[in-house]
Amino acid sequence: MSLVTDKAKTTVNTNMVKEDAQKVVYETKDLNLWYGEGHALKNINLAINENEVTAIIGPSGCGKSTYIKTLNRMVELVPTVKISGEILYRGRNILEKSYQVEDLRTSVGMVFQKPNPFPKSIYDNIAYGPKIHGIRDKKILDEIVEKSLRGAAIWDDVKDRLNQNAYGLSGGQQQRICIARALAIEPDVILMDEPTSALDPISTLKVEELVQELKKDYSIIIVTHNMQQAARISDKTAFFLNGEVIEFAETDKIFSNPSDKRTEDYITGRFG
Ligand SMILES: Nc1ncnc2c1ncn2[C@@H]1O[C@H](COP(=O)(O)OP(=O)(O)OP(=O)(O)O)[C@@H](O)[C@H]1O
Repeated sequence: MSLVTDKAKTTVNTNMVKEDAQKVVYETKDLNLWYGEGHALKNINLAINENEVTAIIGPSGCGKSTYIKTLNRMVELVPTVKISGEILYRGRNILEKSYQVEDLRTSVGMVFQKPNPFPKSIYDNIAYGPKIHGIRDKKILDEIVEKSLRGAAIWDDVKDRLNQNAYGLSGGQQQRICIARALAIEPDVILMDEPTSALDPISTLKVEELVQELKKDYSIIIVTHNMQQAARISDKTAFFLNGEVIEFAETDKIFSNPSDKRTEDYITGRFG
């Protein structure tokens, strides 16, 4: 089955980026979202490719977090939320009633703004997800823990203290534990909501390098306030403003030759 949709092959509106061969992992079509009366997302049309880093940028309150939380349906936890449109994940509309949210959660991992390890050992933080999915064999769990910690570039820091509480690690290390925890379920996509905003510059750099490394195996969507970060690590960038996507393009283009004056004003610091 080809996962490349017709929409992905041709530019159909200003929010779509022309693609030839790359597979689309997520496609949002005319996505609207309201918190009560508040219209937080307006006609979002975006196609997100696999094995790329897609950055979501824009001023505070423009809908970045809301958008990323629609992709794993976490936003539904807010009781006043109403959604219309479609979110196709690997070609299936995840907003359909028949779509099991549990299936989505096994394919889509999420890393949050503040590192949020469980108050458990480093080992148990990583083994938690696989155990929930029924893996009990200690040898297999050991392998998953090592592979995930290596994948998150934190193995060497923690291999001699796997039984210590994850709270004893630095903020940057904790965030990499959270990334390892996301990797342990072998996701297809990793959503990151400002994953470095609570980190110091060195830890930020490590997480940025890691994101670049991870895109070989995963598709990554990252919300960031930090435009330099988006420019450094992403392949595509979507600029959100007041709940709309103003421009979605190759990151180089967004930062060197944006099509929309509002994008230019934002990236040059004239507002936001
Ligand atoms: N749980 C909620 N209930 C009601 N309104 C909400 C809720 N969460 C977000 N909003 C509103 O939706 C809009 C978009 O918020 P969102 O958090 O998605 O923006 P953001 O771009 O991620 O902002 P920031 O960069 O400050 O995190 C804002 O007007 C916000 O006040």
